[in-house]
Amino acid sequence: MTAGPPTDAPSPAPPPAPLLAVRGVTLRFGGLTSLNGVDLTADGGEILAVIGPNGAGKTSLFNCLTGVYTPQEGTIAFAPPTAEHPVQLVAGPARRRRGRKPHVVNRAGIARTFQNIRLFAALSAYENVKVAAETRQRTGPVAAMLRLPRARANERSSDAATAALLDFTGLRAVADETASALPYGVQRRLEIARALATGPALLLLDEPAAGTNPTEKRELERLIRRINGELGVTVLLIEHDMRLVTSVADRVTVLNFGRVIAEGRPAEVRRDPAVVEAYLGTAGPREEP
Ligand SMILES: Nc1ncnc2c1ncn2[C@@H]1O[C@H](COP(=O)(O)OP(=O)(O)OP(=O)(O)O)[C@@H](O)[C@H]1O
Repeated sequence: MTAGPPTDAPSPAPPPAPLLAVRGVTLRFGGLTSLNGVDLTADGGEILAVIGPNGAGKTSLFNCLTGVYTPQEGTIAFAPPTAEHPVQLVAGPARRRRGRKPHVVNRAGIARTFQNIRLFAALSAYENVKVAAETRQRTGPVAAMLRLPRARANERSSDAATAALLDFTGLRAVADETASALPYGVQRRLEIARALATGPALLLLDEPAAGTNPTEKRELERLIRRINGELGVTVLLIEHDMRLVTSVADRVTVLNFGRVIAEGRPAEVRRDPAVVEAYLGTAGPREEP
């Protein structure tokens, strides 16, 4: 007879669920497979980068994470520290697949920025951030119209959050400027401030350095580190600029033709023969000034 574990010994606690667990995600558009069995794990507190040549499936992956697309296969689970159980963002058998809507994903704690900036062009920087901060409030429209005490308190709290985020992202001086009038790199930072205003545990940045100049890139690097270090937000970024990726990312996942072809620390990934091969005929993973 084999002895079982002593009954009075506490059973070891199960390892904590990763913040984000993407398993076997496949996304097809008709005959085109944009993502093919993609696995990706993000632990709380990490900065992860997703790189790959054009058309590799990077933005498709973000769109699956944020409820824009529901992949035909695979699961996506998100376990923010505040949730008792992981939130199944995508789950269910093939014929009854369920994907959460973008606003539900955002409420669960995932915020994103876009490859092509999508600010409210006619609103000021302040208003852009405040609109996002207000999505965290739970007051209904009637309470807001009647200016009930709860609605007034929420308004004050949104104003305070907006001011704090504009300070954090170095945008206080341009708070009253119209978003469309701001320089490109400043607009990119404003998009990040707006995403942070929704209070995410996971921030997805889609090519945050695209179109920025070297000074703006350095500021962006610092900002990403502070978002991670000071706010405790896990960051997943798509980026072509390998200098920025190497400087900020703890780990890198490389996609090519919708498949994960390499995963590891930035320096290891750059030397990986599959990665070098994937970038053959292109300028390679770019390193910009
Ligand atoms: N809505 C869609 N309908 C049809 N095909 C799509 C759609 N979205 C993406 N694709 C295709 O899926 C593939 C992956 O595209 P995706 O935009 O995810 O790549 P990417 O790695 O983000 O590229 P880039 O670096 O150029 O932004 C491409 O072949 C693209 O044409």
